Amino acid sequence: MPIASISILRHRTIIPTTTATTLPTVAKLIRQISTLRCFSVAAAKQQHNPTVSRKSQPPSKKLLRAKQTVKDYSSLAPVLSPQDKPPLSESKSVGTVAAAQANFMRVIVEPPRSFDESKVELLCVVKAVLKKIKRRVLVGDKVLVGSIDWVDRRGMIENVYQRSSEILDPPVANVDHLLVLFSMDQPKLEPFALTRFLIEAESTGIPLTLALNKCELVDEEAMVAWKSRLHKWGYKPNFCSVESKYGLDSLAFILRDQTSVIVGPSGVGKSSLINALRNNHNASDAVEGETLFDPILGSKWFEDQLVGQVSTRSGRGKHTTRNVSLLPLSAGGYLADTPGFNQPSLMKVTKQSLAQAFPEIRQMLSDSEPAKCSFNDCLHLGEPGCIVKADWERYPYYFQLLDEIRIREEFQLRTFGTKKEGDVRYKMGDKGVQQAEPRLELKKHRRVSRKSMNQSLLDELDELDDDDNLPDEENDPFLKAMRDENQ
Ligand SMILES: Nc1nc2c(ncn2[C@@H]2O[C@H](COP(=O)(O)OP(=O)(O)OP(=O)(O)O)[C@@H](O)[C@H]2O)c(=O)[nH]1
Ligand SMILES: [Zn+2]
Repeated sequence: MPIASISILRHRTIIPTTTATTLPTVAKLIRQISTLRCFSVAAAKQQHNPTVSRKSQPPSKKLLRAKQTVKDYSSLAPVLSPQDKPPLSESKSVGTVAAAQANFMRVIVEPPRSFDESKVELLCVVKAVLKKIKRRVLVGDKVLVGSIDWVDRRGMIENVYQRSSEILDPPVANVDHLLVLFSMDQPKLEPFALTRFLIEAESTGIPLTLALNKCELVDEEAMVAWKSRLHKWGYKPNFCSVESKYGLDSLAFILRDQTSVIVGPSGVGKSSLINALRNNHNASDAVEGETLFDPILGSKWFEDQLVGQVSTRSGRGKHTTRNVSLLPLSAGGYLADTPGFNQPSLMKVTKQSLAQAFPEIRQMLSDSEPAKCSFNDCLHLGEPGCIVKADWERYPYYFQLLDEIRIREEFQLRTFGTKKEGDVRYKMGDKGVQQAEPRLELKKHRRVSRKSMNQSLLDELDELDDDDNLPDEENDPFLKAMRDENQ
């Protein structure tokens, strides 16, 4: 299963893009990323929130109980395969997680057949058993919802379907497509910045579309010139203008029936485009006035995105602390905005994988006979026998990025002892669901005393122990409220 990652820095840190990238800059970058990732894990741990502590129990008993718990639970909730069609009663349905807020998930589900309605929004909690077996539910996940109260619009996520893909930042599951958006002007289209975004997007392995907004600000000649330039890079740009509505129908057509994430620098018009596509009733398949789903009264998460609110004081985009949401488009499909940022980190791109992220190099390699360089692991630096020649526009960019990645890898190797350290690792979870998790501790700090190791083990078991002794309803304020209401 392809698991991909776009690492997006939520900072406006500008890494020098010349070969003079300095080590302190790389160190700072790595520190920031580690902090961000550690922070998210800390936040996830907090959600666990056991209500009663049972520290007085002897450890051996706890260990036994915890073992049983894990064993029972993994068999209790096997991941659903895409073909699975669990029997659906009136109180069960299948849907897509569209937004996550604290412990609640907003899920858009198919209503029962007796309802003559479009899809319905439900406010859901995640069943405690899924938390226990550490199966994270992400925005974009296809989920089985049970205990549905169709009147109060509530339900409980009982299980998750296997993911086709997963990106880490923003954390979204089942992303089918990336929309890389730049503007022709304001801010001006800059080839190296565009290359960085394209490389980051290419490195996920998820198909991408390149769109160039604000095309009403430039003349025909500039568009023709960029079109032919990008064609040589291996891309077919979609010119558009939210202002004049040019090109919006074809974008709506490309985006329909898939889940896309929009990426691009601050100010290019991502939020404006999302709003336009969501309200674009001229789009081929959209019906005038059609509701996309039946929202819960007072729900605000799917409302129009804020436009153009970049703080002049801090220079930061307005999305720095916002939760990711999948916004339904009027012509079908979902689109997730990403926080305003200017500099993809390229943290997941390695020296070896960089070449594959350039369509020009992919083309040269596939044209060759046999379909590879004369050297194994060739970095295509112009050695005799290397089939990657220097006669293409972005070759200097390839060099420049390779150098940046080399410096980062060497730094990581020196500091942490391994290239991947401080990064993200993938764990094969229950029934083949791969889960990404940040490495919390760096190797050199890993030697913890036996005493503290035992303590942390006990703390973990305590967590299991605690909610093990409590029925799910007791743990969930939401379910408690549901139960109280029914009494
Ligand atoms: N001239 C022109 N301006 C546009 C167009 N589309 C968006 N804008 C303007 O560009 C500015 C930035 O738009 P946003 O939609 O906030 O850009 P963004 O990419 O979401 O920015 P961040 O959230 O910071 O990442 C706003 O003032 C928009 O009105 C367009 O097609 N033409
Ligand atoms: Zn080569």
